Amino acid sequence: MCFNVTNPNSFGNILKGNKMWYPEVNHFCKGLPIVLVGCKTDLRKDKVLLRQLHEDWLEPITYHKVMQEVHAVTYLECSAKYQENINIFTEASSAALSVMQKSQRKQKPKRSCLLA
Ligand SMILES: Nc1nc2c(ncn2[C@@H]2O[C@H](COP(=O)(O)OP(=O)(O)OP(=O)(O)O)[C@@H](O)[C@H]2O)c(=O)[nH]1
Repeated sequence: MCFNVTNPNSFGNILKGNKMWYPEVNHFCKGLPIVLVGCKTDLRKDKVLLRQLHEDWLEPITYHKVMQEVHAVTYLECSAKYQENINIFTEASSAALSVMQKSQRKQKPKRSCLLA
């Protein structure tokens, strides 16, 4: 799951998801690794964007706020523009693939139907 650290609506959707669908996903897919990624970290220093946010009494989402408000997730941050920490997407994909492969190995082979 990703959100934009300078977009409070984007973070709001993560908070809603954390309460609404995460318990259900966790119930049906126990052990599914959830990795939360805060994107566009470079924009935390963008003066124009900061001014726009301040006009609406808002500010960028800090690392600390995410850790306080979103529980039970691995949280990482990156900036695609400056290629900072972007290897997290490769790591997240590998984690997801490994869980999928494990669950496929557990599934019984399907019986095929014979027509005579
Ligand atoms: N400054 C900055 N811009 C970025 C970064 N990643 C993507 N963008 C720019 O953000 C714009 C929208 O990018 P998308 O990745 O499509 O983002 P989105 O999820 O559709 O939109 P947001 O909700 O704004 O994040 C494009 O112009 C990208 O070039 C980043 O790390 N830093």
